[in-house]
Amino acid sequence: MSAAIDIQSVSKRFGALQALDQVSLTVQEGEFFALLGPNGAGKTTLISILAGLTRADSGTIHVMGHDVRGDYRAARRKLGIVPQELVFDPFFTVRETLQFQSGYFGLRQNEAWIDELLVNLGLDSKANHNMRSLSGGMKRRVLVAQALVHKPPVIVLDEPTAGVDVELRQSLWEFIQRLNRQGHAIVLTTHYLEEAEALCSRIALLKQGRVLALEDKQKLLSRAAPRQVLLRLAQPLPEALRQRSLGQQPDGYWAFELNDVAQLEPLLHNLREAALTIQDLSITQPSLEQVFVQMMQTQQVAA
Ligand SMILES: Nc1ncnc2c1ncn2[C@@H]1O[C@H](COP(=O)(O)OP(=O)(O)OP(=O)(O)O)[C@@H](O)[C@H]1O
Repeated sequence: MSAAIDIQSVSKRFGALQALDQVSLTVQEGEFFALLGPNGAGKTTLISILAGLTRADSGTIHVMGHDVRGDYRAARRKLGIVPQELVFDPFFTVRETLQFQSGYFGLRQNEAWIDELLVNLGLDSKANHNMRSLSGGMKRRVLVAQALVHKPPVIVLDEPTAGVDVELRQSLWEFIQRLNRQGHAIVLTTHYLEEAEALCSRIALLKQGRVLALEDKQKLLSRAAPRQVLLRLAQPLPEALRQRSLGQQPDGYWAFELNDVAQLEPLLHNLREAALTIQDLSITQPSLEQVFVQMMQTQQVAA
């Protein structure tokens, strides 16, 4: 079985700037993958090379086994890309835009799927409106529909929810998740890390054109920061337990590190021995945002 996307040792330089430096990563068929990194990390450059819009200086990219340079047309047919920038022809209606895009892929009888896209993306009432009359959020919906007209097995979304309202985000993610369940591989770049955390199963972190981490989401979350137990107590915490604590939060809760769930029982035992009453308890997971910030600061490069 060929990978959905296979990126091997891709480098790209713009003048003195090394935008991508030996980037390698593989996205499997049906996977929901996040490509994350701060501004200027190289995400859009990598997507442009994937789409055949920019040439890599070295390295190779295959989409469903097709080389994006040597076998461009076949690779492009397998790929649906939602670009970051809103580029469209202002004189076409929404439906015409989608019909035109279908024609580009040689699809003539595509009305049923176009209708389905219009309904699922909340565009049906705008089908006959000119593109120039749409709001920014509506234009972004059309970009998503445009990327999907040829039912590509691999879908790449470059910051699809930048500047769009909560309603579109939710309906967009429901639709994309449905496509993912049907077997489409999804690659998402976003600065909304909670979205990546909720949706993706594997994550690549890019910084200055290099892959800092490429890992299963859960592994990445647990590797970078341990969980914490937060306790609100009816009595003051005795000195011996204070020393084991990570400290008291502004809301009065005491925080304890929890590297392993087996550490919980001894902690509760010590609290009982000290005759302390627990008023409230919660266990916090490190968020992807905390992990992201931590990794960006430490600059580790994945092996
Ligand atoms: N055509 C170009 N000419 C010169 N420099 C470029 C060009 N395209 C991108 N760059 C530079 O390459 C680097 C990577 O840019 P890229 O847009 O790929 O980053 P990004 O990770 O997508 O950032 P963002 O999150 O801001 O979208 C940046 O420093 C950018 O200024």
